[in-house]
Amino acid sequence: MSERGRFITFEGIDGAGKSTQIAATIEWGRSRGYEVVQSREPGGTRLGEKLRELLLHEPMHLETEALLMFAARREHLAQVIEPALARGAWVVSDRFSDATFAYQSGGRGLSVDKFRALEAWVHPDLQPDLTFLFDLPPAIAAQRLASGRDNADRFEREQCDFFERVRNAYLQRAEASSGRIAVIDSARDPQVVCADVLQCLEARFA
Ligand SMILES: Nc1ncnc2c1ncn2[C@@H]1O[C@H](COP(=O)(O)OP(=O)(O)O)[C@@H](O)[C@H]1O
Ligand SMILES: Cc1cn([C@H]2C[C@H](O)[C@@H](COP(=O)(O)OP(=O)(O)O)O2)c(=O)[nH]c1=O
Repeated sequence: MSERGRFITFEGIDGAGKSTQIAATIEWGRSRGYEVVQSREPGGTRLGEKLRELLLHEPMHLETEALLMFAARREHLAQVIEPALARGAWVVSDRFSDATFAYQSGGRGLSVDKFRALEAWVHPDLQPDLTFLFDLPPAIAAQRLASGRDNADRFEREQCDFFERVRNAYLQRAEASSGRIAVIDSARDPQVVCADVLQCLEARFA
């Protein structure tokens, strides 16, 4: 039986630079001969992508939003993450449960206990092996996103104070799980940020 693969997740407020850095991580894994599966949340499966469309654009109750995030995640785990890890592949996901703690608890203000219960239900024995948290002030992230704001989704339309709360919730979670979550200062040049990411991968997995 092949060794279990690694599960790496990317987190941060909208515009933090996750997408820019994911490609380098995938290249790093493939250059070492691993099968690397790229995925995202909400999404990653046929059903998950349909739920993503609703989550990003359809008005809904805050608890419906939270439950649909975990429903999409359940499907993602069953169809993509768990089979890939079991066959020895690496999974690189643009967001996972830390995003729900940050956005739906930190940002929206729902009780963190609800998410602990959902996490214990949906993935009691699985956490990412490594999570990159791209951290930067919301005002800078907003500037970076400014050019593409014409058809902003339900989250991108939120104001700076919402993203401050999301950022703080992410940082609190990183403090509580410092062995798993690497906080990367994302306010620097992309090449400098990328060097940090690669150094972290080398230190953890080489
Ligand atoms: N370190 C950086 N410095 C300046 N601009 C950046 C940096 N990283 C990403 N960007 C730009 O900011 C925007 C948002 O980056 P992106 O990677 O799409 O963020 P995310 O996926 O976290 O929402 C893009 O236009 C991208 O080119
Ligand atoms: C996974 C997840 C995402 N989200 C939000 C964060 C983002 O605003 C949005 C979509 O994430 P993302 O794919 O990072 O957006 P983009 O590609 O436009 O940068 O969903 C939550 O609120 N909770 C969650 O659990």
